[in-house]
Amino acid sequence: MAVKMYYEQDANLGALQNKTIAIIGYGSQGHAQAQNLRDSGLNVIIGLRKGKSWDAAKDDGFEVYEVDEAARRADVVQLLINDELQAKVFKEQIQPNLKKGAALMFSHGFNIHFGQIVPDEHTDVLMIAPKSPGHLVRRTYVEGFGVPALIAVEQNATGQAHEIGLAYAKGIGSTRAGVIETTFREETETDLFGEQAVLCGGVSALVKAGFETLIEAGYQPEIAYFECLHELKLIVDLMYEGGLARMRYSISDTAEYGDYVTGPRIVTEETKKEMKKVLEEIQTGVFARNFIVENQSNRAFFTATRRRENEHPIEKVGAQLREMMQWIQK
Ligand SMILES: NC(=O)C1=CN([C@@H]2O[C@H](COP(=O)(O)OP(=O)(O)OC[C@H]3O[C@@H](n4cnc5c(N)ncnc54)[C@H](OP(=O)(O)O)[C@@H]3O)[C@@H](O)[C@H]2O)C=CC1
Ligand SMILES: CC[C@](O)(C(C)=O)C(=O)O
Ligand SMILES: [Mg+2]
Ligand SMILES: [Mg+2]
Repeated sequence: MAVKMYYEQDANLGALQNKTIAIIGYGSQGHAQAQNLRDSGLNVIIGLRKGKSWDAAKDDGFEVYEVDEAARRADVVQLLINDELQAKVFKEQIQPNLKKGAALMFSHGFNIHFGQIVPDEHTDVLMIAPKSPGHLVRRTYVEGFGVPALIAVEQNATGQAHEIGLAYAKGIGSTRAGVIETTFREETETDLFGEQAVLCGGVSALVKAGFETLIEAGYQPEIAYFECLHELKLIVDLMYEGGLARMRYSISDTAEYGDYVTGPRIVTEETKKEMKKVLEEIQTGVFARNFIVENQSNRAFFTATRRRENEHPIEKVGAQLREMMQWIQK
């Protein structure tokens, strides 16, 4: 099936022009989407609890309300709080206050796909999922571009859900880059797989294993940091600009030969077999169940692992080296 893509000319901001959009949460995605929508001329309010994000949203000039009040005032509610907190906040503060025919939006399908949130029949349920960390959603918009996004409609109660989604995507800058049609299921399963197996879990494990191999062999940690972590960005930038071929064109023939002979010895058939298991655990809901239970039991594993990972020698040497890299935005 051919992929369905949408660009600037396919989206009409008018679908949101006389509506109030409540962004719930003002973290990585929340601050970026809210500021982009406002700069696109739309009417945005923020729903939060009192605290760090509340103060930040106020400082940025937004009207900020408790979540229930924001939901009451809104025609469109975009839920951008942590996935593991969304179901409780939705049930207690949003669902009882949502207008009939309002649109409930997400940037990740976890809670709808795994049945943690079940909206009323008269609510539009849709997703605009930027394929980028929040801070780049904002930075690229300000630079006059945008990041690609996915659109999915789970429930089209008003008949307007798709139009609202495209207008929202235009408001955050994503129709400048392209918006791909998908489903909640496809976005949820591929997003979880990508971040676990490749982008976050896979890359972190690869970087650490390379770093540890070099320092255990007696090389200086500073050199190991540059070779296994720092240069990764430079290599990934080339892949981003022109795929694997552009990266291989730019590196030396020595590196390219090493890539071909050594890469498959590191990521082996065994690794791919494990990737398939990881995907199956995502598809069957095993990962989702474990994550939900972990959160219900106060995150013992999560907290201990985060602390241990932060103490890894690569983080210590990296912090010292980055102090000298004035070009890195803090
Ligand atoms: N991070 C990213 O770049 C991406 C995230 N997504 C999705 O976007 C959504 C948001 O993730 P992300 O931006 O990372 O979230 P963050 O962790 O960066 O921010 C969460 C925000 O929610 C607020 N919050 C938490 N609990 C409550 C509550 N009970 N009531 C009101 N506000 C609350 C926090 O405020 P406080 O300061 O008070 O804690 C904070 O502003 C998730 O669905 C995620 O999967 C999708 C694509 C990429
Ligand atoms: C890659 C991690 C991500 O899926 C993202 C930035 O897209 C996330 O959940 O933060
Ligand atoms: Mg993602
Ligand atoms: Mg994700």
